[in-house]
Amino acid sequence: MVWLKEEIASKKILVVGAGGIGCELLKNLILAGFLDLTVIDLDTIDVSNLNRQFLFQKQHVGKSKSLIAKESVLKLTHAGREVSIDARMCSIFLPEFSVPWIKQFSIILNALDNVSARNHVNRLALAADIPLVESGTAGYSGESSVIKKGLSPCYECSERPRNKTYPGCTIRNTPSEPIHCIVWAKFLFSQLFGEPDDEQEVSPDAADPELANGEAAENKGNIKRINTTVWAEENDWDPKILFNKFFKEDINSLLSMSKLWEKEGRKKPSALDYDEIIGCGDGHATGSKMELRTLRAWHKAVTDAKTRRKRDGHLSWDKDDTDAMMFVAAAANIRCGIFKIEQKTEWKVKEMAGNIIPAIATANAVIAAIVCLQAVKILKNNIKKTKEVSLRVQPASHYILAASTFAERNPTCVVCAEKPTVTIMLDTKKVKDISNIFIQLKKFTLKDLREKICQKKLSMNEPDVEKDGNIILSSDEDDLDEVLLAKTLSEVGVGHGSILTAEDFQQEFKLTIHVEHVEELPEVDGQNELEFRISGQEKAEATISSQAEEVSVGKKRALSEKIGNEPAAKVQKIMDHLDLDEDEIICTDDIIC
Ligand SMILES: Nc1ncnc2c1ncn2[C@@H]1O[C@H](COP(=O)(O)OP(=O)(O)OP(=O)(O)O)[C@@H](O)[C@H]1O
Ligand SMILES: [Zn+2]
Repeated sequence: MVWLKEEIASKKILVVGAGGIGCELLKNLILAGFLDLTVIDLDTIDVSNLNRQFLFQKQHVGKSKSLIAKESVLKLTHAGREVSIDARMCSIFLPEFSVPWIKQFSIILNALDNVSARNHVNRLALAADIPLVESGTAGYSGESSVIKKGLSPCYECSERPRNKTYPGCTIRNTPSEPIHCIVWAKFLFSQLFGEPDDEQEVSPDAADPELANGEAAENKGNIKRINTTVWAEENDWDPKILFNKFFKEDINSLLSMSKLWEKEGRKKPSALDYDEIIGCGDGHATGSKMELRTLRAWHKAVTDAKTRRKRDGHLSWDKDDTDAMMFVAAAANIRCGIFKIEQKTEWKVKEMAGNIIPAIATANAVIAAIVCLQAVKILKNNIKKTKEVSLRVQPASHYILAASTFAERNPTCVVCAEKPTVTIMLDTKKVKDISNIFIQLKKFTLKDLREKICQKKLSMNEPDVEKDGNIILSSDEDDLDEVLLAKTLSEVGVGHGSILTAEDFQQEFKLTIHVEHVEELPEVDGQNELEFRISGQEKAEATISSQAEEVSVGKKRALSEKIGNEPAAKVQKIMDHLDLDEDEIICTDDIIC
């Protein structure tokens, strides 16, 4: 195996991310004999990383993850070994990380924590035709797979869950679970103290499809249209004025939309009044203990956030920002009370608002080990034999590794199909503006095409869009002026039947977009709030858990083995639980050899 040692020592490896998996991985790579690594991470070390990112210690808090990871890993190398680690503190999205730059590497190893960056690296790796090892963990679960152009599905062949979203009218009009109030409170924080975002409206939605024909129109005459951000600033973020607007006037508006409250089992909200809770200055508070407590929390949270907003400018919501969290907890709990929904502790609100799944060091270590083994297997020219590996914990803390050979590629994948194509259905002339209390008619602009379709939905970084050989949207910043971006699609000649070519030069990614003009989009889940729908992007569902499920329960391609030496009865119990047959059990060598 001397040749393999030489292969390992001579190949350049790119590691993207130096967090939970990244730290473990860098350590593994160095100990396995890799000598030429590049590591990119944009972040600094947080105290909360120290429980599982063992290359970092207390004195490193606030310093660059990639640079400290390099420093710590170099201490593990044997004397006399010439190890080169190029550590960069920046985002993989930077234009310098182009396809030609990526081509210098033999393998790319992702150790990221977000879908956008993973999509971006997926495209770079496909365009450069370099094998990519993808990995991720969520609590005790994890997975790793190898992506190779033409051979395996790409990362975007299957749907990856982005943050769960909720229908706007549930959030704005008819919350029924704590999470609905928490999402509303996060939106409210952004509306009051952050950059205004018209997709994060909080006021009652008169365009709710549940409202009967005339009701929304009747209501719109009665409710003054307000830009929440400007209004809050004009009122100097007065906690009492804000309270009465969001928890009294808006709730009364909702109550006036009588159709909403006819649905069986739905509880009507009850509006609150600031003075009534706190007592009108005569010391006789009339609110319940709970109302008084949440109102005081609201008062403090608004005052603290206001001070920050005045000092630092627009704030952005962050689960680790105490002021932001206290605001969200207070606002969410007041709204829960109004809608008779169970209130949550501040800690629980933080967990739900921040979408926090505890990160487990062991899961990261197992997955990082698999990633390293996948890399070795690729260098052994055994890429076709690499497996998709899932890690799960099943009853009573037994770790299960399930592995399967490459799944089928998705022929309609927007990224790795022969000719990536999508159809976009939208009203090219006018669409319903769901962002305001009026049912307004708004045009779909080039800015929407750039930000909502090309960047958000199609994961492009700097898109150029052409129609009939003419550029209608350029990635060049000098060409991106507000006047051009405000033009509607019809103004630049895009209508029913138009064929556009969208291209991202950094990703070397090109996509054909067919435009279909529709006046009314088909409903999904009884909701019709979308401004556009993209088809031709049908993806297989894949989440960490559902993928694991597919491996074990689904087709007979699943192979697994329990780690450790548990008695046969226990193994059988696990197999039963996972619905695995005996012929689906193999030894871990099958995963790694
Ligand atoms: N675009 C990007 N470019 C480079 N590195 C990135 C990019 N996006 C995310 N990362 C890095 O990927 C790493 C992922 O690691 P991990 O999932 O352990 O997250 P974390 O931020 O360290 O922990 P947590 O989110 O649990 O607090 C992070 O260090 C993060 O900075
Ligand atoms: Zn694909």
